[in-house]
Amino acid sequence: MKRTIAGAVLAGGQSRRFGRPKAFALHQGAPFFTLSVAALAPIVDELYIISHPSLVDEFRRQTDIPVLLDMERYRGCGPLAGIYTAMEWSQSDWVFVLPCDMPYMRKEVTERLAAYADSAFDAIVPLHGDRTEPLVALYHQRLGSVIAELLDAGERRMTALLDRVRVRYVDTNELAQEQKVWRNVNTQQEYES
Ligand SMILES: Nc1nc2c(ncn2[C@@H]2O[C@H](COP(=O)(O)OP(=O)(O)OP(=O)(O)O)[C@@H](O)[C@H]2O)c(=O)[nH]1
Ligand SMILES: [Mg+2]
Repeated sequence: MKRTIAGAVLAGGQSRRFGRPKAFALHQGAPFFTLSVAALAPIVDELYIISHPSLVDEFRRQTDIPVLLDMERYRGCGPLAGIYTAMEWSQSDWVFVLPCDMPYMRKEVTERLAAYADSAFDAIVPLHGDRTEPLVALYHQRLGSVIAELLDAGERRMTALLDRVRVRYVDTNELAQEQKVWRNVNTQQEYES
């Protein structure tokens, strides 16, 4: 049976370092979140934006893609909370997450990563050298309960999840020629450069 994938664009952060909501910052005229959407939409079976109540009205003005809110219990708890929300909502086998602040990410890269989805693993995660990219990754639906346990214990680090589950690491050289696709924007200075 063919595996199914839910795409989840994580956009529920506070953009504290950036100073205004990153999801709506423009890159060559396109809002950041639309670039993540474009990199995921062609390769997934369903797609959601996972955000925060303060951003919902602006998303609804800018897109028809469904916007899910992190459940109150885990609101503000970071990307793990967003992944959990997508798992709660969707029936798909996998959740493929992307952050809303990687304007160079492309469909060719997500497509290659998705090809590694193998249910003998719980997570499919890019690796360059000793650095992982846990926010450009696939997580199996079965991890919902593990993530809830971590969040209930006050644990927010993606690495805490990766340490506990079976991860298939994929060398980024297998995924993209240019390292630029992994660039993410946290500050105004990074945005301007
Ligand atoms: N759904 C959801 N997404 C989140 C949450 N926290 C962060 N994210 C998203 O995860 C991605 C990476 O987070 P960061 O780069 O730290 O972004 P941020 O938290 O908005 O920015 P800072 O406030 O400067 O840390 C971004 O796409 C965020 O929107 C959360 O609690 N829920
Ligand atoms: Mg943050």
